[in-house]
Parts: sequence; C-alpha cells; structure tokens
Amino acid sequence: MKKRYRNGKIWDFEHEIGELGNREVILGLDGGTTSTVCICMPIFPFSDSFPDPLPVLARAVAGCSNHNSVGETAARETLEQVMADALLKSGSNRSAVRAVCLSVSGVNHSTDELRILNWLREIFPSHVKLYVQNDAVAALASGTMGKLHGCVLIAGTGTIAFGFTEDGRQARAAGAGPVLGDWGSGYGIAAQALTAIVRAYDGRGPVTILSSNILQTLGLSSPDELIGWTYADPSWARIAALVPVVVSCAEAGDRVAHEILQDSVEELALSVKAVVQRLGLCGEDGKASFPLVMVGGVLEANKRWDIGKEVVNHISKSYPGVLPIHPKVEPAVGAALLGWNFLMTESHKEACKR
Ligand SMILES: Nc1ncnc2c1ncn2[C@@H]1O[C@H](COP(=O)(O)OP(=O)(O)OP(=O)(O)O)[C@@H](O)[C@H]1O
Repeated sequence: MKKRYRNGKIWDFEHEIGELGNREVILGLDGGTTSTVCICMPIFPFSDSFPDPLPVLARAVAGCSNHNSVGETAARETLEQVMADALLKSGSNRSAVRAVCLSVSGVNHSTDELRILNWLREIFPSHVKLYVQNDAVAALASGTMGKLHGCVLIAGTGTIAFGFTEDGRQARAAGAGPVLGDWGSGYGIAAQALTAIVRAYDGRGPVTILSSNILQTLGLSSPDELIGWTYADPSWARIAALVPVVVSCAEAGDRVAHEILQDSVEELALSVKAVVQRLGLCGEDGKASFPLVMVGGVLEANKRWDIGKEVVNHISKSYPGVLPIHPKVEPAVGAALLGWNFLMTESHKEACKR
C-alpha cells in the first residue's frame, strides 16, 4: 500500500478512499484560483445521445489548486485530496479509475502539463489514461458536452478566450492577467471605473455617478479614501466584485459607465475574434458556424446592459455563424465528459487497428 507524506504526517491514500466498489469511473477536475471541483462519473456506453440526467456519482470541492498562487506542494495536495474525497463519496476506489481529466488554471505551457502528468502517474498506474489541460478547456467542454471544437470565452475576475479545431489545433487569447492587458475582465471593468472616479475628482475626467454609487457601496465618504481602500488589499477579485455597480450606473444612463462597458465588450469580442481568425473556425468565407461557449459572472444576463449579449452581437458582425452556448453543466462535468470522449476515441482507434 502506497504511503505518502502530507502536512508532515504519513497519509495513506488507499485507506482514505476506502476499498469499496469496482465500477469503472472517470474523474473530471476543474481547478481554479477560488476553488477546485472533482466529479466522479461512471463510464457509460457510447450512443448518439448522452444519458439525461448525466450519471454523476459524486462531487467534491476543495480550495485553490493554481500552483502560481499557492505553490506546487499545496496545489498537488489539494488535487489529491479532492480526488480522494470524490472517490470516497462515490463509494468507489482508486483501482476503479480508468481516466483522469484535469483542467487546472496555471497550466500555460507544456512543461506545466508534463510536471502534473508526472505526479499523477505516481498515483495512478500506467493503464489509467491521464489528460491535463488549462481550465478553459473544461469550460469549453461543459458547453460542447465534451467535444473539443469551437471557442470558449471566460469573463469573470479575469478573462481568456480559448479555441480548438476538430483536428486538434488550439489557440488562445488574453488570460495573461490584468497587468498584461486582460481589459475586458471583471477586474479590468472595475479598475477603469475606479480610475474614472479619481479622474473626475481631480478634474481630469467627466463627472460620473460611478463616484457616488461606488463610494456608497464601499462605505467610503470621499474619493480620497479610495487610495487607502485599494492599497489595503489590491486582490483582483475584491476589485472585480464592483462590476454590478458599473452595470447599474450604465443602466441608469451614465455615459462614463456605458463607455467602460462598451470598451469591455470590444476587448472581449477582440479576444474571441483573434482565436476564431487564427484557427479559421469561421471557414474561408467567414460564414461557417462555430460554437462559442460563454462562461463567467461578467457574461451573466442583465436586464438592460447585457455584456454577454453585446459581445455576441459584436462578434456576429464579423462572423455571422457564431453559435452562443450558455453551458447547463459545470466545467468539472465538462472535464469528465472530455475524459470520456478521449477514452471512446482511443478505444475506437484501437478497435480499428485490430
Ligand atoms: N450580473 C452581473 N453582471 C456583470 N458582472 C457580474 C454580475 N454578477 C457578477 N459579476 C462579476 O463577475 C465576476 C465574477 O465572476 P466569476 O465568479 O465567474 O469569476 P471568478 O471565478 O472569480 O474568476 P475567474 O473566472 O477569473 O477565475 C466579478 O467581476 C463580478 O463583479
């Protein structure tokens, strides 16, 4: 029985996940900066349609697994723990695992992928198929039910556009963090709004109701106090949380707020168009249809100022074949479906060889 050290104590993985059941399963993981979700799904037979509802055996949640944020050791511990929890909850065990599809933020390069594959291989034997991807890939798969084709646009605290062609080529745009220009993101919108308040206060920019509305939301009495507020904790998510205030100001007719949202729409559309163009998803005549999976709080539908809808309108002027999809399942389920799709494709190829 394999023993490993965690938090200075010997941790018995096999004991923790138990010795129950022997149904073959797939683990799908969506690892983010806020949380990590693992889904355990049984291997269901191939057919023209998916079982409805999808046969999810268990769902487990843990904290951050982005190695850039918490370091390699903590990220690995979180991922091991969440997989063990999901297996335990499903009444299954490690020997039942046929495939693991791990979509995790912070996977930006083939070396990140290889490092994670190597430690996964220490846990799972060689017959278990392992797939490691950037977390945007699970988000795409959640909208396409596991098929890697089309483009996903994620706009939450940060933003990224990621796309695949049916023959496996991939491209991404943005997703490098706000310092490197993720301007359409929640952080980008809110940072512009805070900047507009300071500019208006100084007399460098137009008057805007963003000043009164944001100060009231933060419980501050003067724009001067914004300086202390931002220095106290400049975390991106804390600043990005102000986007709904910007939306309500734009809905109330504020020109400055409206222009900030309009800029965000253009930036987000630009990321998608860059990916579509590079991959040729729109076909030679620019009119071919392709799925665009829309994920993240910034793309939530609002009554009058709907950023997601405006992004799609903007893209469809260049690419009328864009087919927006708002996923009905979460990204971790997308990762499990992706793992299932990879397995089915590999089994099919092996069957053809025989
Ligand atoms: N109704 C809304 N309209 C526009 N933006 C919204 C709305 N509700 C929440 N938001 C914004 O959505 C963002 C959070 O979205 P989400 O929870 O998808 O992101 P996250 O998971 O924190 O970040 P990331 O996806 O970058 O890791 C915040 O910027 C928040 O202000």
